[in-house]
Amino acid sequence: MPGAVAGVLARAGVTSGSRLCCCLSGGVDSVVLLHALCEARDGLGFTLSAAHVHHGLSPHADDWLAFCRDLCARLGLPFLSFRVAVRRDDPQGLEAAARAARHAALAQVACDWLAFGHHQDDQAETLLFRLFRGTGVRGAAAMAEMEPPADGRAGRLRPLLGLRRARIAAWARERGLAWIEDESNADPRFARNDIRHRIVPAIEPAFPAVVPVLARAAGHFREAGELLDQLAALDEAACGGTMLERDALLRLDDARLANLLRWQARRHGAAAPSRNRLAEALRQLRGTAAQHPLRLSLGALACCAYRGRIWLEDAEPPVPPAPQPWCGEPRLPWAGGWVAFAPAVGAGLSRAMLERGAALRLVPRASGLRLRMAADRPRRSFKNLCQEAGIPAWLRERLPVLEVDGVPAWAGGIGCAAGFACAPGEAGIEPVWRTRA
Ligand SMILES: Nc1ncnc2c1ncn2[C@@H]1O[C@H](COP(=O)(O)OP(=O)(O)OP(=O)(O)O)[C@@H](O)[C@H]1O
Repeated sequence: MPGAVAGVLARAGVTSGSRLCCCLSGGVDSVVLLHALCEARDGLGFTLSAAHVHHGLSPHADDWLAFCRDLCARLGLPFLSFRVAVRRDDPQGLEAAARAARHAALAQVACDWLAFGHHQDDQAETLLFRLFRGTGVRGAAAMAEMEPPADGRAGRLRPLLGLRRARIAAWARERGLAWIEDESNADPRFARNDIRHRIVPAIEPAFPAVVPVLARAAGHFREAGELLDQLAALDEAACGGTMLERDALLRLDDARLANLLRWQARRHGAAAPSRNRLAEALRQLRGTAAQHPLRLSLGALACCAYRGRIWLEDAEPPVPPAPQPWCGEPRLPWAGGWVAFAPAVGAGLSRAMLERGAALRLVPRASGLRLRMAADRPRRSFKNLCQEAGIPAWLRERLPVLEVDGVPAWAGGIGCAAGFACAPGEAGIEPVWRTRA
């Protein structure tokens, strides 16, 4: 057991400087994990602590916390505990709500790796559970043995994932270890328990290796998912990056296009959009004329199409940003996107006019904004200019305006005001507005 655990730690690159925290429920799996980690620590020299989450759901929750604290005191390990509040009527279900609260609490531990006691039977049960609920390839990958640290978040290790539940329990008995039994593990109202106690045992007589076979299948799904991610990254690059070029994107077939949008959604930190919503979005993207702007709901995200680009953004449109001075930076962030200022000749804003200004700043458009686009033409209203330029209502609130000493000189998607426009051959600055970073 400690050998298998040490192997996983070595593969993850755990060294003497690493800080590990064992997520300790007090059940047999995490108690075994804790002991195996103690032994591995003697060899590898990493720092080890343990953390327990008190959900307040079981009448025994205080005893479990006390058990975990005592165990760590006996092993001489630093111990952390968290009390979380879980609503019994949570719409996502009690089990899922407890899990979400637990993971949020454990995420607060200052460490490099959180170690969990999941084993091979958990893996098989997770895969079946997800398949029964119609999961896709990514969900069918179930749990990874290692999820590296990312974005300041601790990594996750599951050092027992290759081992059967019975072997772990046997090891605990041989060592004379004590652990607690969570009565909810026997409650058939939880779908996972039903899979564990009724469904897997019913399959085993016909397929004795069902558990390791399912765990292996999860590994195949994981590989397939990784390949799909690689394909999405290649497709994104071929379509010009995050803001996808419409023509190139729509040349992809539906499955590949949906794969790319799902991948972008995950990278955006959102849940993958549902199959139906994606299918509807693709239908509209393909069925709408290229110049027609679109903003389609994909749940937490919106899929936007405008001027030859297609991109995902938060469904809640960005609030108009506060004015910000422009002091010659090549690019300023703006409402989830940016405004870049590129040197030009005979195009964009006159550099000389800009240099004459004392205060240059990017501002959201003010109500009543009017611009004179040509010297011999009257000033025109913002609404009028937006209509003419085909700027949809959902983009207008975040449209950037460059002001020179309080006078609008340029408006994103519309162009330069006549008094600031560059003459032929003159040095200029061409602002470019991108709606997404
Ligand atoms: N109350 C808890 N406090 C700390 N760690 C816990 C607690 N409950 C579970 N864990 C950790 O999570 C592992 C898996 O526990 P369990 O199988 O009960 O959870 P799960 O809901 O199936 O998994 P997951 O939380 O990863 O979705 C345990 O071995 C342990 O490492």
